[in-house]
Amino acid sequence: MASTSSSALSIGSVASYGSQIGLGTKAKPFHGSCSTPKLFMGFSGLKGASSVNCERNTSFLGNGRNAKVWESFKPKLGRVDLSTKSQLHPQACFKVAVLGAAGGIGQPLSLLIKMSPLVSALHLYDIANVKGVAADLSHCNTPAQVLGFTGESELANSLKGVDLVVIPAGIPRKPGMTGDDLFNVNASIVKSLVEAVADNAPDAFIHIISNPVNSTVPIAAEVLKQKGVYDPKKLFGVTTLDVVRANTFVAQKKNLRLMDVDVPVIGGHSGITILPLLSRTQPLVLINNKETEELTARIQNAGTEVVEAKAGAGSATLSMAYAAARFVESSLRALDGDGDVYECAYVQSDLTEIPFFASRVKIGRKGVQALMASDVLEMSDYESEKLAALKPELMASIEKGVAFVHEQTAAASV
Ligand SMILES: NC(=O)C1=CN([C@@H]2O[C@H](COP(=O)(O)OP(=O)(O)OC[C@H]3O[C@@H](n4cnc5c(N)ncnc54)[C@H](O)[C@@H]3O)[C@@H](O)[C@H]2O)C=CC1
Ligand SMILES: O=C([O-])CC(=O)C(=O)O
Repeated sequence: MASTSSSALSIGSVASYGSQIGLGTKAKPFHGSCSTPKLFMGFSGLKGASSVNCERNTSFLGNGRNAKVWESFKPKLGRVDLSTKSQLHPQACFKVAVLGAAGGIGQPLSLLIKMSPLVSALHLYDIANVKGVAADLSHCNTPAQVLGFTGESELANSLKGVDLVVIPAGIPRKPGMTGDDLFNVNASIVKSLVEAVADNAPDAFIHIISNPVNSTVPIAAEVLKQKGVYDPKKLFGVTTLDVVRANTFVAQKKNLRLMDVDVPVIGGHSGITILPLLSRTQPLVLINNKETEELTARIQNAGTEVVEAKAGAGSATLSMAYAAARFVESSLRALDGDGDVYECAYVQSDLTEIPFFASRVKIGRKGVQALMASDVLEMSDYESEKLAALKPELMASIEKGVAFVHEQTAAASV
């Protein structure tokens, strides 16, 4: 889905984020706005070093986004001239850390974040090979100052003062593996990295990319709870790639302009837990039953499509970096005070009985502001059936993640 203005989406009912929000939160006073103009959306970092030309083609969403979305910004713009050379000067002021920055996702993701005019400092952490990546990236003439941190002894420093932490650390799939096959290795990696985030950047937004996301996000939540700093509003499983894929595949199938298409994707991030809400595609388009089944299957298997095409060389990295960078940019805009930021993400949720669930969320300065209840209330019969079918698997993945942390804690105390 588009990270976009509420006025341009038929969001439907918006659930408030539930009474559990804020437990244990150490509120950090917001340090002021980057003065980013509200219309400034996303990926214009190439222009960021000097000035940002407020053209339509500056977004992650492509050349211009939905015309209706763009129109919806106009009232906010006042006298700003959209059509010509409005030179705006967003001031880079956010610090971002990427943990696993030397990897297949980490490197292109770091490049895309380096291109953001909202980022003043980019901290790259990995257990190996990161100094070269940092040296290389640091030569790009965009505002973010790049620093590399290698190995556990430098992890704490990589996290000091950061506003947002992205975690793509961990092993990827090879053909024949399921996401769950990654659990044994990646669960420990995510646990140890989130412990460090809890100790050194307890107020930061945390974006978890490492698979299996359905389990690694609950693992992160348990770790943060144990550390007494869990704020469910600030912990996100990154499911943006499912939305990016759904938008691409639907646009191709229905011969629509890519920039116009917006498909919410809910549930979780693996196999049948990925549920694209094709009936809620924007713009309104008739997708028949056969097309719905084919598109749903392709979106659910898209990760495997890439794993098989790469034939042992890993899983999606470039599209993932693109998707994660979009989610980072949306989050930074929200941190900067943009009141119209919506993305799909896998978060603590009360929309269903499943405690972690991906849906559209409104993101604000303090994290998740609201969950889009319409995503589970206004579904087609096909989608309702698929939702019922995914719940047991998603619940089992969550319970596995929670149990892992508890077992580790018990083992450590023996
Ligand atoms: N959420 C999503 O939509 C997607 C998630 N993924 C997942 O992202 C993860 C990373 O994938 P790739 O970048 O392709 O793998 P990769 O193997 O290319 O890179 C992983 C990086 O993590 C680093 N690393 C390992 N342990 C670490 C630790 N303890 N601390 C810091 N860094 C550590 C490695 O040194 C390596 O540089 C995988 O788990 C993969 O399944 C992949 C695609 C989509
Ligand atoms: O499927 C995988 O292993 C990687 C992934 O999460 C994706 O591509 O969506």
